[in-house]
Amino acid sequence: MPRFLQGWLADVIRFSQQRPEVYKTRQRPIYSLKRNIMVKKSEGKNPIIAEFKRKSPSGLNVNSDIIEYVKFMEANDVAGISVLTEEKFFGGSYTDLERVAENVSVPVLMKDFVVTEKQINTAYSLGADAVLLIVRILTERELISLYKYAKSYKLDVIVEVTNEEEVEIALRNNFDIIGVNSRDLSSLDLSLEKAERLLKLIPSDRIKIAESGIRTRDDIHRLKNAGADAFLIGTTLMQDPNKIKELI
Ligand SMILES: O=C(O)c1ccccc1NCC(=O)[C@H](O)[C@H](O)COP(=O)(O)O
Repeated sequence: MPRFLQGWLADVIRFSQQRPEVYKTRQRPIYSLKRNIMVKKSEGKNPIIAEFKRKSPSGLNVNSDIIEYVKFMEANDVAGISVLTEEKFFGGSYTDLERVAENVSVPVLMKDFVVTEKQINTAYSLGADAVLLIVRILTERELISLYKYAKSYKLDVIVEVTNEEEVEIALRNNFDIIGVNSRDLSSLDLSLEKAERLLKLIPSDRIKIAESGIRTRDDIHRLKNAGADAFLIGTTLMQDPNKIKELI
């Protein structure tokens, strides 16, 4: 873990490091998120990854039925489903991941603060098709090692960046899927302008996913013009699932 992390981020990493591994025999084929994004794009749709999260440090607090939500999103042709499995700050669980993977046939992202191989073992065995690695919370050596580890399971890996320096790390390591987060993980400030700036730095041979703060078709349009291939949307869809129909 990088030494400069403080406050809630340091706490979330400590909890993540201590998380027990869950092992089960995987019951599901691997669905490629990367391929599905390209398919939806070629069909002229906005490739959306719909996220299920009950609560968040930025103030979300909703109580929806997880299976109803993910089945509704699948029926509305999303490119994938993201399940927030972090417990303390987001109210998620590995059980949520397992239940979602059992109930949909689209790619499923385990969205968490992944800092150990045990978390990747759990993601794979419970049926996730992709994991997220956050550059901000890992040293470069840890990032490369966890990336290779996840790839050894044939999982897709979204490498998340929030500033220019992190984009540089993602590019020099040739990571193929890069998530650009509009939210600053410490201050929680959202800036689509920053996301547009960072997206433009990433060559078009990478899959670029715009994450956080997306509310309208105009937001998608802006981010798409800056080079985004796909859009990860949580809060807006949790507050009003029907919005998927106008965003897709
Ligand atoms: O959601 C938060 O408040 C949050 C705060 C700090 C670090 C991460 C956070 N969320 C994780 C995510 O990356 C988002 O859940 C995801 O991009 C969707 O964002 P949104 O559509 O804004 O809910």
